[in-house]
This record gives sequence, C-alpha cells and structure tokens, in this order.
Amino acid sequence: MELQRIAVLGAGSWGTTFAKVLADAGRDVVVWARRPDVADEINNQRLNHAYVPGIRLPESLRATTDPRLALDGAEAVVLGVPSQTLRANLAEWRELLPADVTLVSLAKGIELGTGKRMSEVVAEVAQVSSDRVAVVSGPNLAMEIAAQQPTATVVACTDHERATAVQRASANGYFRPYTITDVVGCELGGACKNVIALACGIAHGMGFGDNTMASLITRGLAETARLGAALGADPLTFAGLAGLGDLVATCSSPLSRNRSFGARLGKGETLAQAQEATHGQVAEGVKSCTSIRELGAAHGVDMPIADGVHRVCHESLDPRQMAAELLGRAQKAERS
Ligand SMILES: NC(=O)C1=CN([C@@H]2O[C@H](COP(=O)(O)OP(=O)(O)OC[C@H]3O[C@@H](n4cnc5c(N)ncnc54)[C@H](O)[C@@H]3O)[C@@H](O)[C@H]2O)C=CC1
Ligand SMILES: O=C(CO)COP(=O)(O)O
Repeated sequence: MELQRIAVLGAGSWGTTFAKVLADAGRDVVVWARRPDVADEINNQRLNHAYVPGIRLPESLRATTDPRLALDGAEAVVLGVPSQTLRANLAEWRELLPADVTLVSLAKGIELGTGKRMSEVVAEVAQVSSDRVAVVSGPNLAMEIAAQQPTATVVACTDHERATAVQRASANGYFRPYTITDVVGCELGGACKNVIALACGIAHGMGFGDNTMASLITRGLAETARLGAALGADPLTFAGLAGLGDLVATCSSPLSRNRSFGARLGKGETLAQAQEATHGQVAEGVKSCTSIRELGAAHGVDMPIADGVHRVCHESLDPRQMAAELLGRAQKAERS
C-alpha cells in the first residue's frame, strides 16, 4: 500500500505542519482550509502566518477551500480539525471520501457527550471499519516541527500494513514515525496529556516549580494508565512516545496552548479571559477534561487531576483549593 496523493483537512497549526511534513517526505499534498485568506496565503506566498508564523511552506503544497478538490483522488485523508467539531466536519465530507481511502486522525481529544475516542468517531461517521483509521500522536509541538527540529512520533493502527504506509508517507529528515497497533492507548495518551498540561500550567501560573510539575506529570501518567487499563490499552504505550513522550513535551513547553491556557487560570484569569487570549486556537484539554472525567467515572477509575482541572475550568474552583484538595487526599501506596 503506497500513499502518494494525500488530503489534509484543516489548515491550523498542526494540519499545516503535518501537510509540510508529508510534502517534505515527497508526497502530493492538498490542504483544505476553512478560511479563503489562509488558502490564498498558502498558495500565493507559501505562508500561513496565523497558524505557523515565519515558516516557509513547500512549493509543492497546494491549498483549497473546496473539500471536493482536496479529496479528489486522495489515497489518504488526514483530519486536522478540533476534536469537538470532527464529527460534524466529517459528516459533511463523508460523501466525498474516495473508496478504500486511509483515514488519519491528528486530533487529541475525547468527544463530549459520547466519551468516544476520535478514531471511533471517524469510523462511525465515515462508516468504515476501525482498521481503516490510523492515529498520529506523540511529542509533536507544531511550531518546532514546522521549523524542522527533529522529533519522533507514533502511527497507531490495528492494521499494521496501513500504519507502515502512513509511516513511509510521513518519514523525512526531521520527522521519525514509529508504528504501534494499540490505538486505544495512543489516543488516551494524547487526550489525557492535554488535561495534565492544563494542570501543570495552572501550577506554573501559581508560581510552583519543577517538583510540582514532575509530580503532576508522574501522577497524571498514573491516572492516564489507570484509565487505559480499564479501556483495554497496552500499559507499555504509556511509557512510549504517545504517553510519557507527549506528556513531558506538552507539560514543559511554553509553546503548548494547553499549558499556556492553564497558566492564565493559575494566575487568576477567568475561563473567558483565557479563551480570549488563545486567539481562536484550540486548547483541547478545556473540553476533554470533562469528557475524560466522565469516562473515568463510567469505568470506576479515580482521576483526581482531571477532576480538579474540570472544576477549575467549568465550576469556578479556585486553583488554590484544587491544590489543597489534591494534597489532602487519603494517603496511599504509590501503585495502588
Ligand atoms: N498544534 C499542535 O502542536 C498539535 C495539535 N494536535 C492536535 O491537532 C488537532 C488540531 O489542532 P491544531 O491544528 O493545533 O488547532 P488550531 O486551533 O491551530 O487549528 C484548528 C483548525 O481547525 C479549523 N476549525 C476550527 N473550528 C472548525 C470548525 N468548526 N469546522 C471546521 N474547521 C474548524 C480552524 O480553522 C483551523 O484550521 C487538535 O486535536 C490538537 O490537539 C496534535 C499534535 C500537535
Ligand atoms: O499535542 C501537542 C504536542 O504534542 C500540542 O499541544 P497543545 O495543543 O497544548 O499546544
């Protein structure tokens, strides 16, 4: 299976950057942009200043606002829209999907209301079997990759041959994809780390340092792995790029929208103020903290950090109270 002609739907920071990764790997890529000004800028100036400022895009990369043109003849379709709009977006595109196309999800979130992972939403809406859907996740801060700084990632698909096709299509001199078959673990790692990054941001905004961050990262990984165990993930995935790797990158980097959003909350801004400051860019954890907390509750999994982040974001819990509650929980063994 060779994937040469690829459509990337979504020209935000990761959609645009992943389109560049594919083009730099020699693929024939058309990106769909919602905004005409973004498509024009990509086609005429090789730039997308709103989402990847200062990055020169490959000459071969083409953009359109017409999904029909983007999807025409595509052998793979990469979905680079936010988790909570993916269902509605894909429903509009479903009739245009070429037969036997490989679907690739970039989104790191859990759907509100259903608790579904993004590959589940994709398979359901596109009416395809789950082995047609691959997921890309890992320590992949878009701006660093757009600047061609080296990184590794994971392509997860239950169909190993399809995962290796996506791997071949995206591997280049600065982007090194590995394959796994554990889609559940890969997606949970990606969605949960955004919530833990919000918690780290909140702690940073409150003035706490590296011990607090490391404690949140480690205990965040513990609650992610507990959820993974309940949902059938491979525990080793959480020690890999889509687990610990992405968690460390996102929780530590000022480039992370989730961490930056949390820092604003930790400094005392309201949700609305923090949202205003994101300039329309998505901080997935703000919504996924609620769906992940509900998923945990539905499976009897204790997720105190996700619960605290949800309450700070959506129930006006004071971050100081969140910290006091996390530290005041019943004492227990580390691996209980
Ligand atoms: N930016 C990053 O460093 C990375 C992001 N991701 C994930 O990729 C997904 C996309 O994120 P980004 O590209 O970073 O987001 P972004 O906020 O930079 O861009 C989102 C894109 O989706 C479009 N969009 C927004 N609402 C829409 C709607 N209702 N219908 C259609 N299109 C809509 C926007 O116009 C924009 O093109 C998220 O799930 C994110 O967690 C994953 C890895 C890295
Ligand atoms: O997923 C990411 C890095 O792997 C990007 O994180 P943010 O969405 O918090 O910027």
